[in-house]
Amino acid sequence: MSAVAEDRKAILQLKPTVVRASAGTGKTYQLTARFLRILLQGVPPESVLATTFTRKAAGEILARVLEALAKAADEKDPESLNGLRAQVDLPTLPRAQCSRLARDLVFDIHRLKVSTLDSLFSTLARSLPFELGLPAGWNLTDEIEERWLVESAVNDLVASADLTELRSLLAMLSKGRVVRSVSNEIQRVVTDAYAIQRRCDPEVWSAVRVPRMPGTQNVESMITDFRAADVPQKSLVKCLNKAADAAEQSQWDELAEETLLNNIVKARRSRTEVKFGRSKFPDQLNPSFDVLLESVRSHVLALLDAQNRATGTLVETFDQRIQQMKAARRRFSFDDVAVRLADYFGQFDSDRHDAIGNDRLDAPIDHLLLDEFQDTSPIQWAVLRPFAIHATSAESSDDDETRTARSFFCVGDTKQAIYGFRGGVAEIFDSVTDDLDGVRTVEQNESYRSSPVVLDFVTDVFKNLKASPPSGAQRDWDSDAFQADAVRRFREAFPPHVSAKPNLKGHVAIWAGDTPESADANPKKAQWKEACFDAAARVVTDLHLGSPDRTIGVLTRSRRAAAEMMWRLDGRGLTVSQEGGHPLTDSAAVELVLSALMMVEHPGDGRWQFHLMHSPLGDALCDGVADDQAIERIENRIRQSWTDGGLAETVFWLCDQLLDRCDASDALRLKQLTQLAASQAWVETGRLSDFVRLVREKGVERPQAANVRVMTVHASKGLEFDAVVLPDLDEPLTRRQGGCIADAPSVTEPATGLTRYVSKKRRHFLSQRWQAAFGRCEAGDMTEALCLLYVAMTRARQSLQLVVQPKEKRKSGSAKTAAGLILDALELGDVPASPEQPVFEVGNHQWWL
Ligand SMILES: Nc1ncnc2c1ncn2[C@@H]1O[C@H](COP(=O)(O)OP(=O)(O)OP(=O)(O)O)[C@@H](O)[C@H]1O
Repeated sequence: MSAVAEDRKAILQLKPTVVRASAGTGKTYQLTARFLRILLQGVPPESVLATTFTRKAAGEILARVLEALAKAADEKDPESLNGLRAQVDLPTLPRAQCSRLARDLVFDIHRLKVSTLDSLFSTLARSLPFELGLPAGWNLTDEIEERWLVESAVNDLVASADLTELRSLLAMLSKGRVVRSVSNEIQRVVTDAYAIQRRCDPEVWSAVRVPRMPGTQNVESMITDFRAADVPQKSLVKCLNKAADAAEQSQWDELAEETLLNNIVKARRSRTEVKFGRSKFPDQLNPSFDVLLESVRSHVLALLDAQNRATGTLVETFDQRIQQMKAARRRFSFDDVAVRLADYFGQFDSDRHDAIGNDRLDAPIDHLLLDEFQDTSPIQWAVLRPFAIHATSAESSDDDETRTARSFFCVGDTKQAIYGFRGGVAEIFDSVTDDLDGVRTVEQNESYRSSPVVLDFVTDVFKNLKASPPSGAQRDWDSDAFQADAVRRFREAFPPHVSAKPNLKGHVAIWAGDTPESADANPKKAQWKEACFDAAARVVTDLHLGSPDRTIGVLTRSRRAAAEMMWRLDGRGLTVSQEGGHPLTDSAAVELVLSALMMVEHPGDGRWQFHLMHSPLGDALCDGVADDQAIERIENRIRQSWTDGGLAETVFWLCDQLLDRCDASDALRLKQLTQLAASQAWVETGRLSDFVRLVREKGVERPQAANVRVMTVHASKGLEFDAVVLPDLDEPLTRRQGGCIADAPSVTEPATGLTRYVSKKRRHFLSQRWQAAFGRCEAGDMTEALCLLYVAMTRARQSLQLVVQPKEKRKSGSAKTAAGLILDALELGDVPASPEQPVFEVGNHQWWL
């Protein structure tokens, strides 16, 4: 038996297994197979739990399970029964067993536990309300309500704080910078730091050590030395005098980013000769320079320490405030619930873990199946771990082919870890096999999705990634070196991908956008981007015209780029479905309803009145009598409806006035508006303008069957398309410029130190511990950027079309964009503008024939 077949057999024999598999190799397929196999062995469905991250993915698993059984039960479809037998490796599986199970499941669908982590956690929390300190009748907030609660808590904090105290706190937070809006600044700091600080000791913010300031005498003699220095270069004399002046007035912060200081520090660290310009820096000045460096270091770190402590205090105060607010409203976020669960489970030894979670569910979870495990956060793992321990404990370790007692299965791909911003830590995947007993790891790199041409190209790019600086020139304080290391590690760990479909045709092409027409000689960044979007729209149109029945995924890094592409494709007359959700205000009819609501909220504001009264809704509401009192009558009617029937009823009534006056597209958005009003009961407590704001912010998908689909790469996770077009590869790979950096003993443990971001120019003042923490963080950003590129490229079954900006004589090896990485890997130095012809091409461009 081949190794792959053996692995598959082990999976179906329900041995505790971790599957680490590349894109398209059938992780979801195998998870479904295992789920079916467990059920077909007669295990009660309520003791099997499959979890994943999105409702879409959970729905997909559930649909695949039910569909496989229903098809196998159909006497007219012998192929499906054979397919299921092969999938679950039960060659004599009787049809009657499939129909019995299908029928039982359909009648008792609630017994099937296929759930998102969020909904699992909410079920668990509902069964442990006292233990978690949750008030009776509590409910979950959504993303937008959460944002509003943060805003209210910050405003409340600002309103009730002692202003002098708050100002001095802010002065520390912003290092003396003038802050335009106190609330905005606090909100920014809190958003950066809250999630990361939640499970830490408050002391974490005092982990930056501040060295002592050199004594006054030393500083004075350094100043004298600099002034009296006998050096030939005039520019150095000027520079030393400037440093002496700044030191005399204790303007250390101004010296912190001085090139002289930076160059000397860098040269010392890399043990090269310290230079000023082209000449050697005079040795006799070194002792004085040490005093200068120590003075600036002490000042910079003292400021950072104060900023960190102020952040800690602010976040703690904010935490108290928002938790009080949430307790009063009895509304909590998924994060609040997950943190409480993790803290609760964390109190028990692993021996007792077995019992805690399972005690409170309607049936113990004996079979655990975890999907997309690379995106799990430490808090989520802390909650899942007791279940994993139960599922892998004693009863599952016997080597019995017919085991049914307990089982553990976990699938993922660390190359697809793209949810770091949501707390996902791919390294947890690596630690599972050490953490749990008797778990075997299976690796798979044979794709059932993509053609050999696509997979060879993907392998070519990732196996030839160039990293700069090269490993020999590693400089441990330099963030570029950490990022280069991340690129090297990705390249070295990247397994060559093979296709299970050797005869499937494929095509890969790289297109260069046009050189933008510009009044000045150097077109702006935005113009280069637009030229790429135009080229991508052309590529999509040609593909669609050539193969109208094939699916095309246009995948972008940002929602904004998705909207740009959508607009261009619409303009070319293509039917396109945009996924990921856009606010309902893309419909003029919805805007009218919002104006009607705003008119009641702000009776004196003529804008809303004008908009409404020059529209079909105004006509409908004034019953054809547009006299001077019409506005007042309409306002009264809306207000009355709101007072008597509430928001949902008012919105429904307003929408109803418009329905037969608009087209199908607006009618759909109006219907979605009434659903939103009915589902968001919490806005009832506020003002009409709160609901209007919700409508303007909340993304609502516009479902539309179309073969061309535009979405972000994040939204495309788990999906596949015949052709994939990538239009924004020239965006920077990483762009961290702020936030908080954590130092933790391991990926699963809470941080032992936290600090605010320090710019690259000042980073050398930090201790090695903190430089390494910053480096790890930036390396993580780079790995995630590579994962994003990998996910995007591997959605393609047959055709992959990449659009890049043209550039002559690209410098190889220091790419900061995905386009640069790809072109470097393929050793394409010159990329001339060539809108009609690809600059690189492999495979058959008529792959669909
Ligand atoms: N053993 C198999 N035999 C036949 N087809 C398979 C097999 N495994 C997977 N497939 C098919 O290959 C495609 C990719 O499978 P699946 O979506 O399960 O991959 P995945 O590993 O979850 O992908 P990704 O990690 O990219 O989300 C699907 O169309 C699936 O039906």
